Amino acid sequence: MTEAITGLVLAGGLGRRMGGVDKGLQAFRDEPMVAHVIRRLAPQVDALIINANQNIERYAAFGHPVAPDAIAGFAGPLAGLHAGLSACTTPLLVTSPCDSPFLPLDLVARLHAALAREGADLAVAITGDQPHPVFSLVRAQVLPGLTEFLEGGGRKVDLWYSALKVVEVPFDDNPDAFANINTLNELATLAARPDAS
Ligand SMILES: Nc1nc2c(ncn2[C@@H]2O[C@H](COP(=O)(O)OP(=O)(O)OP(=O)(O)O)[C@@H](O)[C@H]2O)c(=O)[nH]1
Ligand SMILES: [Mg+2]
Repeated sequence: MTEAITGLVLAGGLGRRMGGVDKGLQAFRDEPMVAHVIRRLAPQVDALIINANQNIERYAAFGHPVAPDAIAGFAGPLAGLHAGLSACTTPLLVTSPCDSPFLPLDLVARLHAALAREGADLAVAITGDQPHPVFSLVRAQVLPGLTEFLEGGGRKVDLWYSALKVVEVPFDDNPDAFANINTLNELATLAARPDAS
């Protein structure tokens, strides 16, 4: 039997570049951005969790458990991963940010194949030489190490990776899938992009 995988939608940030809005709930082509992410990620996983720190009830209305950060102070995406792993009951967890509405439909299959092949702790998507650490598949057993790292004041993903066996998984055939929306301008431009599906 293959190992079960939980999907974690990272929606716990402050959205400062968008003017301090809750990015996941911003409308993109008539739907909140997070709805696009859920629609593309849910079929790839066995369970879903949403990490959010504001508007918890609005996120809960999507029908999945909502896990707020346990590490205080908006400590970044790793705090979201920590919250997700703490709530996760499967041996594997895969993350996607709430603001990438075109995430690959084969994201999980490709990350999982590489993780299994390499016996890695974490598989991360890359395009060109750019890693996308918010698109990662991790073994749930990394949680104690991550907790220790965060409690010791660690915040940088690269530094945390140095303690893990990491495999990078190229998606150079589909780089547009990782388009990430940080500003209202990007929200409008990408919504109107004719090639984006
Ligand atoms: N749980 C949690 N998630 C975060 C935090 N900061 C960022 N994220 C998430 O990490 C992903 C990438 O972050 P950014 O694109 O920088 O989003 P952001 O921090 O909300 O936006 P900016 O304030 O403009 O940087 C997004 O999915 C965010 O929701 C945080 O402090 N806690
Ligand atoms: Mg940020």
